[in-house]
Amino acid sequence: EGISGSEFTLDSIRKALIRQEDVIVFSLIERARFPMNSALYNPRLDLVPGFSGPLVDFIVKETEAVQAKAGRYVNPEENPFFPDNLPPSMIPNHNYSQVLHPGGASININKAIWDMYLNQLLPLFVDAGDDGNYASTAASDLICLQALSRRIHYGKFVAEIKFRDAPNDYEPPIRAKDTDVLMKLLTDERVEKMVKKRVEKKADVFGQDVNASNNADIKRYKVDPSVVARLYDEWVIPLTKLVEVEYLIRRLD
Ligand SMILES: C=C(O[C@@H]1C=C(C(=O)O)C=C[C@H]1O)C(=O)O
Repeated sequence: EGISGSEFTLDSIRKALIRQEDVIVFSLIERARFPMNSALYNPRLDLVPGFSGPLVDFIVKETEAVQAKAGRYVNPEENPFFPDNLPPSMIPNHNYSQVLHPGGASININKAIWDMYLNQLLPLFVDAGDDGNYASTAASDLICLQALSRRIHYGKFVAEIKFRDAPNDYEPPIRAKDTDVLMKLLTDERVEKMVKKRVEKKADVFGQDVNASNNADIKRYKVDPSVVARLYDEWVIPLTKLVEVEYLIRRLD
């Protein structure tokens, strides 16, 4: 994974997206070990003295602060969920290859990803209930959120390579700020179909209970494969394409 100048092709970017599917499926499987634990997300409980907001906000903010100090957000592939007041990196800067247009740095749709994950996706694949393991559950949520965020914001790299491969096609709708035409240009329905099929299959393979005996005729999934297909169909692919459009519209600034 990671983007280096010589490896920057649509093919290599798509390979990175395929690899990230594994991370997303496994992170959901890990989160499914815990029940809903809704107290974690309750904005009125004030579980941490001196911090107002849900416990999950506290854990994610503090974790992001540590990771920011260690240079996480210097990487153009990473976007924080709480970008305000993040501490600067304290370590010597790694020289990330700067393939993106500078305007791309300002695109961060993590608020939409956060809302989708907590309000729509979580209830689809975790059991109801409360086992009190809030810190572990939140750590698990953050792994899911970061994996989804990285995948969706990869749309910046996808858009950059599509622009470079066909600048004459993209320049007129960019200048006209025609987002509908841009959306049509960047869409590849054949690829989308394959992505959805593949992630459903991955959830099937990675998430089934493995039995030593070979008469396991009833399949029990840790995360329902149809939920993963729906996650991609309704949210991951549309949000990736939204990032692509947002990136392209700024590409000639
Ligand atoms: C990411 C791409 O752009 C679009 C989004 C896709 C996705 O999110 O999986 C797939 C195909 C395209 O419609 C791509 O072309 O690979």
